[in-house]
Amino acid sequence: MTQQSTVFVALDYANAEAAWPLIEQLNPEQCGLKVGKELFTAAGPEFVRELVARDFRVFLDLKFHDIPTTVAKAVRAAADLGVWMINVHASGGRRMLVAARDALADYPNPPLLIAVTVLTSMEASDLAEVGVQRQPAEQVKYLAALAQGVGLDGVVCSAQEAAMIQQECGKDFVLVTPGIRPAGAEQGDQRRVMTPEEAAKQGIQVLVIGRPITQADDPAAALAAIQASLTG
Ligand SMILES: O=c1ccn([C@@H]2O[C@H](COP(=O)(O)O)[C@@H](O)[C@H]2O)c(=O)[nH]1
Repeated sequence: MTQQSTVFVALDYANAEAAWPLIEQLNPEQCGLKVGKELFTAAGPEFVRELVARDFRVFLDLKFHDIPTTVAKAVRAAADLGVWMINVHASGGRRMLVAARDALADYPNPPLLIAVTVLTSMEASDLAEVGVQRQPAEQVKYLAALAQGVGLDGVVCSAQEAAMIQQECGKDFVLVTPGIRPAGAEQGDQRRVMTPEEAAKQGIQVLVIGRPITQADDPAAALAAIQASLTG
């Protein structure tokens, strides 16, 4: 059976005050919230704790990428906030991924630990410029195998790679896909994109959607329309 997709709204706002009007209109049973670098840097851990206290599943998207010891400590600090999911960059390497995994070993209810493969804003020419000659899909497959081998729960990739990763890693491996764009929406800096309807048909567990919601005239209505399209 195809898994149901949950929309996580990327709260890419400058500060908590800017984010609250949308959050106040959301139901924690219907969507999750993603807090990324901009909002976390501005609003801090207290803001995240408040979202958790309101029963939202929070994806703390800080994409840790550092030496193993530093990442392990950051992972524990993030887990202590009670969030539902955290992430690290797979390209930090095996020892970093193992350190991140081991950092959560003694948590009774650890957050999901996910590895970023190839950012959805990147295409082949971007990879080549940083010395990676593989096509994005090949590099995603390579890094997903590394992450799964280490025992992580899933990966961030684009929806375009979902079917391939499901085949390689199985359907229980959690896929988190940004780069979701309703038909006609601006692509912006994203390069590997897919519509919410197509992504949901593939049984992707987490659809991350930011600007098509947050920059709409009525963000709550934009989210509702996207969610209706997933089941339609
Ligand atoms: O590969 C990645 C990893 C993370 N993101 C994050 O997702 C959202 C996408 O926002 P949109 O406005 O829908 O483009 C954003 O917070 C990114 O930091 C990603 O896009 N790609």
